[in-house]
Amino acid sequence: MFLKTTDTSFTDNSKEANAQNAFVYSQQNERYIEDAKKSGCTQFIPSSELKNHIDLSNIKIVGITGTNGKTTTAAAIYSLLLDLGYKVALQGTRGFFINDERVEEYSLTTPVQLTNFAHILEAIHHGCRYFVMEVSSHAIEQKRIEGLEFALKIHTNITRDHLDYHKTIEEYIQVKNSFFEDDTPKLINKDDKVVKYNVKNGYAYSLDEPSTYKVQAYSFKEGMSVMLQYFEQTATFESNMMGIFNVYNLTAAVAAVHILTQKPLQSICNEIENFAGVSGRMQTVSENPLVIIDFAHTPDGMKKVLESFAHKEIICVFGAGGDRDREKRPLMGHIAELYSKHIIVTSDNPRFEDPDIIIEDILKGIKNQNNTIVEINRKEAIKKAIAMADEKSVVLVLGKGDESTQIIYDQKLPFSDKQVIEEILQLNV
Ligand SMILES: CC(=O)N[C@H]1[C@@H](OP(=O)(O)OP(=O)(O)OC[C@H]2O[C@@H](n3ccc(=O)[nH]c3=O)[C@H](O)[C@@H]2O)O[C@H](CO)[C@@H](O)[C@@H]1O[C@H](C)C(=O)N[C@@H](C)C(=O)N[C@H](CCC(=O)O)C(=O)O
Ligand SMILES: Nc1ncnc2c1ncn2[C@@H]1O[C@H](COP(=O)(O)OP(=O)(O)OP(=O)(O)O)[C@@H](O)[C@H]1O
Ligand SMILES: N[C@H](CCC[C@H](N)C(=O)O)C(=O)O
Ligand SMILES: [Mg+2]
Repeated sequence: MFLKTTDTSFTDNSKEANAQNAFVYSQQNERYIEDAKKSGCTQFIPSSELKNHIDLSNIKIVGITGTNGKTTTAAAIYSLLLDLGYKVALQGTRGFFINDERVEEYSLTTPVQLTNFAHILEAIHHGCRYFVMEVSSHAIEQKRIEGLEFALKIHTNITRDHLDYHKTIEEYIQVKNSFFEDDTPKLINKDDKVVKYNVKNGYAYSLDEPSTYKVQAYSFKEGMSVMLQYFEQTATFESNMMGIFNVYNLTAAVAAVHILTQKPLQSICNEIENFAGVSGRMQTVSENPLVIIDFAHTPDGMKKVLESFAHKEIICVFGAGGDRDREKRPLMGHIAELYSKHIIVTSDNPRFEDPDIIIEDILKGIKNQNNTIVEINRKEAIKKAIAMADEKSVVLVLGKGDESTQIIYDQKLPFSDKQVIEEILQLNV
C-alpha cells in the first residue's frame, strides 16, 4: 500500500520502496526491510510511530469489534450521525463510504494500516467529524489499527469465528478483548459473559444485566419498539428491523451516538426509524412466499436469525466458507436442525476447498437427516427451497448476505442470493 501526504510518501511494500519514500514496517513486513534498503530506501518508520508523521487529530474515530453485529451497528451509527447533520465516514465489510457516497467497494473489513490512514485523511479532507470503522480480529492481531486514537470503542459480542486463523477460541477471545484494555472510552454489551475490559471510561448497554443504557422493554409487532433507560431518563425507539440481536445493535448505536454527541437521547432515538438496516442482513426479498437473505455464517449468528422465526416453519438454505474455520460447520448444522423444518445444505464460498467435504463437515452436526437435502449448486438449492415453501414457511438463505460473487478457487464468479431468488420468483424489481 502506498500513501502520499504533502511532505512525505509512505509504503508498506518493499517492492514500492525507493530513495524517495519511507518504508513503514511492522511484524507483518519487517522481513522485507533488507529488500527495501536494496531498493535505495533510507527512511524506515515503525508502524507504531506513523501517527507522529501523519496528523489524524481532526476527526473522531469510532471502532466496533465483535463476532457479529459490526456491520449492522456501524451502519446504524453512520445513519444516525448523518441524520443528525454531521459529516461522517464509514469503513467496513461493505466498503468505504463518505457522507452517504460509496467511495470504495469492499476490500477488507478492516484494511491495512496505511489504507486506514489514507481513508481517515480522505474523510478529514471531506470535512468529516466522525470516522466509523469495523475492527476485525485479524486487524487487531495484525496491528492494522496501530496508531489510531479512538474516541469510542464498541463491543457487540464475542462468540466464535475465524478459528482457522486464531487456532483456538481462547486466542480469538484474547485478541478481541485486547481492543478494550486501554483507557479509551468504551461501550460494552454487558450481557456478553466473555468480554473482559478496562472499566475506566466504560459505558455499558444490555437487555438483561444492569447497565448505563438498559433496555427496559421491547416488543415485535410491525418491526420493533424499544424502551431504553439511561439513569433517570427513559427514551423509546421504533424500527422496521427484526430480531432480538438487532435490539442489541440499535441500542448500541443509540448509546454510541449519545456518548459521542451528547445530543438529547430521545432526539437520537427519533432518527432510528430512518435506518432501514443493511442490505443482506435480515433482508426480505419476497413476502409471499416469505424469502429472507442474511449474512449469518457463524453458529451464533445463525441461532440469532433462526430463533427470530419461531412462529414460522423454517426452510434453511446454507453452507460454509472454504478456507475458513472448519469446526464451526457441524455446529452450524446442529443449530439448523434445532430450528428448521427443512434444511438444504449447499455451497457458500468454497474457495480452494472441495465443496463436498465442506458439506460433509456440516452434515456431521445434523443427527436426523430425514428433512435434510444436499444440493451442491447454490442456485438449485434456493430453487428447491422456494418450491417447498407455503404460507406457513419462511425460506432463510444464509451466509452470503449481499455478497455479489461466489468464490471458487481464486475466481470470484458473479453470484447474488437476492438476484437468484428474484429470477426464480420472476419478481419485477
Ligand atoms: C489471512 C490474512 O489476513 N492475510 C493478510 C496478510 O496476508 P500475508 O501475510 O500473506 O501478506 P503478504 O502478502 O505476505 O504481505 C505482508 C506484508 O509484507 C509486505 N510485503 C510483501 C511482499 C514483499 O515482497 N514485500 C513486502 O514488503 C506487504 O506489503 C504486507 O505489508 O497481510 C496482507 C497485507 O497486509 C492482507 O492483505 C492479507 O489479508 C488477506 C487478503 C485476507 O483475505 N484477509 C482476510 C482473512 C481478513 O483479513 N478478513 C478480516 C475479517 C473478515 C470478516 O470477518 O469480515 C478482514 O478484516 O477483512
Ligand atoms: N448482535 C448480534 N448478535 C448475534 N448475531 C448477529 C448480531 N447482529 C447480526 N447478527 C447476525 O450476524 C450476521 C452478520 O451481521 P453483521 O454483518 O452486522 O456482522 P459482522 O460482525 O460485521 O460480521 P463479519 O465479521 O462477517 O463482517 C447477520 O446477518 C445476523 O445473522
Ligand atoms: N467476509 C468474511 C465473511 C464471509 C462469510 C461467508 N460467505 C464465507 O465465505 O465464509 C470472511 O471473509 O470471512
Ligand atoms: Mg462486517
